[in-house]
Amino acid sequence: MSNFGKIYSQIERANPSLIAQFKELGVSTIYESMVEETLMDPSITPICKGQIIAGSAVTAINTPGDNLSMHLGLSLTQPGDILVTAFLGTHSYNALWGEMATLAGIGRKISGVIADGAVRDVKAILDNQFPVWAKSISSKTSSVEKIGGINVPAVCGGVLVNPGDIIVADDDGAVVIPLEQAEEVLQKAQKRAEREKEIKGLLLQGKTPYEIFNMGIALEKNEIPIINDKYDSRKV
Ligand SMILES: O=C([O-])CC(=O)C(=O)O
Ligand SMILES: [Mg+2]
Repeated sequence: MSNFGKIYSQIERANPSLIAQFKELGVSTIYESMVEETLMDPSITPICKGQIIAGSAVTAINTPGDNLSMHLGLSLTQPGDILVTAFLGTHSYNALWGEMATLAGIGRKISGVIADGAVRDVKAILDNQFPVWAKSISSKTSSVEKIGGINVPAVCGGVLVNPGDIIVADDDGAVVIPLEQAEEVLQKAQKRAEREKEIKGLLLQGKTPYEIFNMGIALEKNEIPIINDKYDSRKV
């Protein structure tokens, strides 16, 4: 059964404490703890650097050249949500987000926006330090006539986003945590963050990851010698 043109007003949201705990961890730590590969492709980058957001995905699939789905999706968000907005099929350069949408996003207290497409009014986004991740910047306008789908499964940054999935985004990119895997991923990611906290002191004392993680084993295994001498082109 096709989801094309379907509009669902409700999503299942993760427990706010679960979302808050994900926000304490960086995207790379979460990504390393994933059950499946659900990291968005690196073309999705933040407009404002230095921010981290986490929230439940409200999905809006737009038809090429049109952003009515984004506008309706934004109207269906609740505080803390992340609007995930993408195009059906090929990405077009018609802006999926801009100043008006930013001001409405602030008014609705959403956590941010991930756009698999272009955004515009960048100065207003920067002035407001509103968390927007996007594929490109383009001033090209969009029509507001058609619906691709709201709160149905969407592809954003090359990965599947189901409505209600947890999204975490920072300067490293954006990752999707399927709701049913959230507890397991969180536990693994927190363990990893704890381990990294322990070794940070050692790194600052001058130990390297090569030493701490015993990476020399790879040299031994591959019988690669370290030559205890200087490189000398006359001897080569
Ligand atoms: O027209 C749009 O949908 C995008 C935009 O420029 C705005 O939100 O200000
Ligand atoms: Mg505008």
